[in-house]
Amino acid sequence: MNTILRINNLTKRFGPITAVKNLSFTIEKGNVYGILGPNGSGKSTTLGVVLNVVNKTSGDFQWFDGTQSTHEALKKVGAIIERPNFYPYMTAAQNLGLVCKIKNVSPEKIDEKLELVGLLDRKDSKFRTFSLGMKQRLAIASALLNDPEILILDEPTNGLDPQGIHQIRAIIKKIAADGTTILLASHLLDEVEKVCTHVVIIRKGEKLYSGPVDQMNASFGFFELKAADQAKLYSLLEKHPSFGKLVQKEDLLTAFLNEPLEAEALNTYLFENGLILSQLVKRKESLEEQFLQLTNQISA
Ligand SMILES: Nc1ncnc2c1ncn2[C@@H]1O[C@H](COP(=O)(O)OP(=O)(O)OP(=O)(O)O)[C@@H](O)[C@H]1O
Repeated sequence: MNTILRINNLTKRFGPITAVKNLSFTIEKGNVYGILGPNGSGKSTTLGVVLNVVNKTSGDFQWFDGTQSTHEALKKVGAIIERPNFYPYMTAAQNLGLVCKIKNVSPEKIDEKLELVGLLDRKDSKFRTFSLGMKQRLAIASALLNDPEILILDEPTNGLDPQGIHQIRAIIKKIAADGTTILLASHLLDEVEKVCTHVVIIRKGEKLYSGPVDQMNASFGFFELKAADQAKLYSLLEKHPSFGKLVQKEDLLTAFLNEPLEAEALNTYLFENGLILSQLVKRKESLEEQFLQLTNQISA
């Protein structure tokens, strides 16, 4: 069984606010998933529901093959959804020792996990002496003590400096490379692009896209075109099977492709139909432009 989590038509309302609306997606073993969306889009609420700390309004979710109770299944899930909180006067190793007792895990795991997050040489330092990045890395080590099937992180790099961000992202990739499935919530496209293999994009609690990160960027691009006879240009492109949406803004026509087409072929087609272009540029949207278009923050 390769399915780790299946969410079906999940809805969560807080009074008049619908934080999560009819959300469905599936998490398969071995991938790194990002739930990507602007602030307030329902990411934390979704994680809270599947981790049993927020009650759903409707819909359902199923961990693993669905044969265990959520409570049992969550023993195989490592999650950090709040700011890391340990005893400040205890050392990193002592804090993890306590977690081992609570989770009923052998303390032998402590050094292995501290090594993984680059804190083995600081195992005897008190938690209160740690930087925010180190605290976050200790939280990751703690969540991994029982070798969970999946690690869940909510905005794992929030508040960190560039070096701290880099360290956390490198650790996430290392954990994923060791075979642990990862689900992280982030409002940073760049983070999802760098770390995740799959993405679920949400806005106002609704899913806009889900699938592999590289397929999100698999659009065929678009042409920016100008010609003296704009009306003729528009009508020739309308008739051409390779084009989808056409957007005319002042004298610039942006023509989006729905299949591959080279600039040379387009130029030949227009010329043979009696149209001379004064501008022809072929471009491809960056992932960021696609994300902003999807979340409607710029007009297409
Ligand atoms: N306990 C709550 N009571 C009332 N409304 C809530 C509660 N928790 C979340 N919300 C609302 O639900 C919506 C989604 O919030 P949520 O925290 O899930 O979004 P998010 O995508 O994680 O955003 P952020 O990155 O800012 O945390 C927001 O409108 C928020 O105000």
